[in-house]
Amino acid sequence: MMPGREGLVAINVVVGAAIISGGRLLAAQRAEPPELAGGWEFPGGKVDPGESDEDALVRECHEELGVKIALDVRIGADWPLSLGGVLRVWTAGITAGEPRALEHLALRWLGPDELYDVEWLPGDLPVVEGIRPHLLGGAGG
Ligand SMILES: Nc1nc2c([nH]c(=O)n2[C@H]2C[C@H](O)[C@@H](COP(=O)(O)OP(=O)(O)OP(=O)(O)O)O2)c(=O)[nH]1
Repeated sequence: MMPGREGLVAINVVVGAAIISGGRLLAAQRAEPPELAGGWEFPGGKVDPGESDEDALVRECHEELGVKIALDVRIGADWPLSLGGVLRVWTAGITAGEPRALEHLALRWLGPDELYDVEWLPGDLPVVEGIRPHLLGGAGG
């Protein structure tokens, strides 16, 4: 190990997109692993080594949903995940395509009164409230 680097710990960064269209938020239901399957999340995933958070999020949304997105604003800072690591979330709009559940069990568009109608992964719950102000008049809204 390089001198002086002993205290550094690599943080596992997961990025998530709060995709908004027509005043509604896109939620995606996880298919795996078994302990998370059925829970709802923001489309996204782990940032690859050497990749920026933003590039990772655009890449993941293309892989998972088949859409192109443009990021808008960051919601909060680093949201801690119980499994370790942090979740970083941006609002986003769709610039091309129609979302399909290519890797998820299902997709749902949630209006302002439906934000808690799905069972969010525990780490996502505090983030959801921060998205509400962006639903009306926000990205793609
Ligand atoms: N994508 C996403 N993952 C979340 C959210 N909330 C949350 O706790 N997670 C957790 C679930 C997973 O443990 C981890 C993300 O892993 P992932 O499996 O989606 O990452 P990935 O697409 O890069 O897949 P892999 O390379 O590990 O197979 O973060 C969320 O809103 N979106």
